[in-house]
Formats: sequence, structure tokens, C-alpha cells
Amino acid sequence: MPVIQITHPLVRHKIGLLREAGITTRDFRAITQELARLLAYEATADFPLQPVTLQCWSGPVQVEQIQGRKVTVVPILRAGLGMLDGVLDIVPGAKVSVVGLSRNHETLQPERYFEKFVGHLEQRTAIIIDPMLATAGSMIATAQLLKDRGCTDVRALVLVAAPEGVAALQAAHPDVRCWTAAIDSHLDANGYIIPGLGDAGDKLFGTKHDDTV
Ligand SMILES: O=P(O)(O)OC[C@H]1O[C@H](OP(=O)(O)OP(=O)(O)O)[C@H](O)[C@@H]1O
Ligand SMILES: O=c1cc[nH]c(=O)[nH]1
Ligand SMILES: [Mg+2]
Repeated sequence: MPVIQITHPLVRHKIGLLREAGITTRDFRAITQELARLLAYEATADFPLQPVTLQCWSGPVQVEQIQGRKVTVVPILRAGLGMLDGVLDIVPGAKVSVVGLSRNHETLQPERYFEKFVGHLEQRTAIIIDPMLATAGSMIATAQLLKDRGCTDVRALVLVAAPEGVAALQAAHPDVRCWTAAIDSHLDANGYIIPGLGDAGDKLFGTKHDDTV
């Protein structure tokens, strides 16, 4: 199953808190980072361990360490940035690649405006982060960018997924595993997840749809 819904009580509790209409920007940010940590913990559960001998206070001891695992975390701008610190708390040695995508409000298609990838993607596990998997257009495009650059282990973390996005991601990238805190009911006519969170980017950055520069 490429999209895995986390059922841990902490995750279920925290995603519920995020749904409250009047949530402050500060609380939305803090809980998003907490959820990102918990999702990253799940998504790294298969990282292989190797035995290493080190000097303990009582003499040599064999311990287990994750070694030789190169990771790049890939936030999709903007909203993915809201999960970045939480994931880096769990995978502190990871390098960060950034993809800037903005979903066109009329067509719902992602429009790319930035990309900066770290090197040696063919040797890395990529963990894409974005709070929302709606139509999955943004996630599918980002996974393709990584694969086009040689990455063979692409994973994704999202907070809320729509069933439409789950199906689309599975069809486009059956090898990409995606961990989510919730799979919601459906997309509305504007491509928003119901019940969802609203616009996650706006909630993280404190902007509104009609803000102008
Ligand atoms: O699954 P999709 O249908 O592609 O929709 C999901 C995308 O839409 C949102 O970003 P948005 O384009 O609003 O950009 P933002 O993060 O700058 O607000 C969200 O953070 C995802 O990237
Ligand atoms: O529900 C949605 C869909 C796309 N982007 C969001 O921020 N929220
Ligand atoms: Mg947005």
C-alpha cells in the first residue's frame, strides 16, 4: 500500500487539533512540526542497522548504528517548509533539496518556480514533505523530478491526503511510499480537501488568499 495512514494516538490527537478553525498561526506551526517528527519516525523504520564496536565506560561494547544512509529531505514550497525542522530533528544529517511549486487556482495544475537539488540523488533516500496531498499533482511532479535525476528511493510525508490524491499518486508512482496522518473524505469543487485543514500554506505563513504585495 503506497499510502500509509498512521494510526498512532498521538498522531490522531494532533491532526485533530490542527483542524480547529480558529487555530493560531503559532499553534498551527508548532503542531505541524510535531506531526512531521512523528511521520519521519515512521518513514525511517526500515533504515538498516549495522553493528559497531565502541568503547563504553565498562569496556568495548557492540552497538547498532545507521550507517551509510544518505538522505535528502525535499520540502515543496511553501507549505512543506512548515515540516522541515521536525523532519530534520529526526534525520539531522540529511541534506535539503527544495522544489517550488504553486498550484494554479483555476487549473489545479502545479506550476514550477524553483528547484535546487543536492548532488548524488542516485545514492539517496528522498523524503518529500508537504502537508497536503489533494489532487497529488504537486507530489507526482516532485517525485518525477527526483526520479529524472536518478533517485530510486522516493518517500513522502503529508499531514492530510484526499482519496483522489491517494489514487492518483498510486497510479503515477506505485513505488513511492507516502505516510499520512489522515485520509479525508473528498476534494471540493476548488480542489480543497474536505474536511481538511484549509490552505496549509496560508495557515503556516499567516497570509490570506487575497493578500497582495
Ligand atoms: O495535491 P495538489 O492538488 O497538487 O495540492 C497540494 C498542493 O497545494 C498546496 O500548495 P500551494 O500550491 O497552495 O502552494 P503554497 O504552499 O505556496 O501555499 C499544498 O501545500 C500542496 O503543495
Ligand atoms: O485542501 C488543500 C488543498 C491544497 N492545498 C491546501 O493548502 N489545502
Ligand atoms: Mg497554499
